[in-house]
Amino acid sequence: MFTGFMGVGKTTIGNLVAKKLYRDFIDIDAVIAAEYEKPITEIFQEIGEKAFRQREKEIITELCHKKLKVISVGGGAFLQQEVRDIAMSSCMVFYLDLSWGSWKDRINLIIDSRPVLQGKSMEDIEKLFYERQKIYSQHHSKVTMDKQEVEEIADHIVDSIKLAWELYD
Ligand SMILES: Nc1ncnc2c1ncn2[C@@H]1O[C@H](COP(=O)(O)OP(=O)(O)O)[C@@H](O)[C@H]1O
Ligand SMILES: O=C(O)C1=C[C@@H](OP(=O)(O)O)[C@@H](O)[C@H](O)C1
Ligand SMILES: [Mg+2]
Repeated sequence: MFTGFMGVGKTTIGNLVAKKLYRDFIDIDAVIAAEYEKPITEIFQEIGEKAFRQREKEIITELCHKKLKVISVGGGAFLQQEVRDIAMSSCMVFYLDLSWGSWKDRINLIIDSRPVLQGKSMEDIEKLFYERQKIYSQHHSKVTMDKQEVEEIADHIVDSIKLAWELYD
């Protein structure tokens, strides 16, 4: 499972790692968007963040137990203690970490599709970025995303998963 702040690349890396391991990829946001037949921004407007978090938790709880899947959660999923607990006990949790300096250059790529960021100043977003770091402290492996291409990062993660499988054999 991949966790970390919005825009760090969880969906991109999760998809790539799943392909490299010949496993199915599940993006929790995509599951929710498919269920409501709407993008996440509209779901937030319609049902509000609280109801979104509830559904997010239910779906993660249901899908976390499925074996042989690669899962990316939204960056707010780990706000919920129950999600952190279930993820840590059922999955191998990778925390994708990116510095604020690199992250802020990516804002234009994501602002339109991330309701949590909309209407906030860069100072507010920076504050949220640092506040959120503590929720990602529960993980099994931390991957630093700065100065690396996605292919390189995905290969590194695939190698560490294969090594963990060998160790558990
Ligand atoms: N390592 C990277 N370098 C540059 N851009 C990236 C990288 N990883 C992801 N992106 C881009 O950043 C945006 C957010 O990526 P995404 O995978 O959706 O992040 P998340 O799921 O963590 O929110 C996308 O436009 C994606 O193409
Ligand atoms: O951090 C958050 O609160 C959110 C992150 C988003 O996912 P990504 O982390 O994939 O952008 C998405 O779940 C929603 O917009 C809320
Ligand atoms: Mg994502």
